Amino acid sequence: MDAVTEAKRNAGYRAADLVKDGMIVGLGTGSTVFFAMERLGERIASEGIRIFGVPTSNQTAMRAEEYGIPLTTLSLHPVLDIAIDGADQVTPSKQMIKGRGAAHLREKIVADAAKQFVVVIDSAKEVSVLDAAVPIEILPFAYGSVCRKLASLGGEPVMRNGVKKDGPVISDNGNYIFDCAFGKVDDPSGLESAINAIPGVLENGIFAKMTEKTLIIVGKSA
Ligand SMILES: O=C[C@H](O)[C@H](O)[C@H](O)COP(=O)(O)O
Repeated sequence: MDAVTEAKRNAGYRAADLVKDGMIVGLGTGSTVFFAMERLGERIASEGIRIFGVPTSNQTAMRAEEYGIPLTTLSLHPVLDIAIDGADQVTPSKQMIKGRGAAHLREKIVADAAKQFVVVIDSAKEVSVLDAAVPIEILPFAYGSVCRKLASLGGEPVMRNGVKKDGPVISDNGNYIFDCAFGKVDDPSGLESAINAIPGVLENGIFAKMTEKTLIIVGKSA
């Protein structure tokens, strides 16, 4: 296992060890949180902890089945004890960009519903200022007018295309994903609000409004 993968596993396992018997757990999407889920599966089998997960993507729901993590829904459990997720960039003030895997719409809903938001990363994700392109989920009907407004905010929206599929990536919710570069983001919370105020935007990947309940775990490699 290479050093980055080892760091991701270390972060994921440490997050999974924060979960207590009886908790309802938001399950994020991505390679780092899958290590947390692997460990949760082990703890269910070895310690007999009884937990339920709320998945943020179809891929996470499938992984949960594989690891033996029982699932529930946000309708049955609108308040979660903890949510565990990865991120693409994280600042020292715990603001972040997410959405490399196009799951940020459900990820933000689940994180918002959780009492504690635990973010698992390797040190390559730590930055002083956010500057990655911001993933934005857009209703297909509205993408033309949304892109015009994103440009007026200073962004450069680029449609995310499939890898083994021609044309746009379609999210788990049936929408388009655009990656929108804004350069250095000096006011993440303001930009998060401004993007979401455009009619037709479902959600963007800046997470800047839940820093108080956020715990960042940076994984270590041996
Ligand atoms: O949509 C995907 C998510 O926001 C992921 O949590 C994020 O991209 C981090 O993924 P990974 O842990 O694979 O780097």
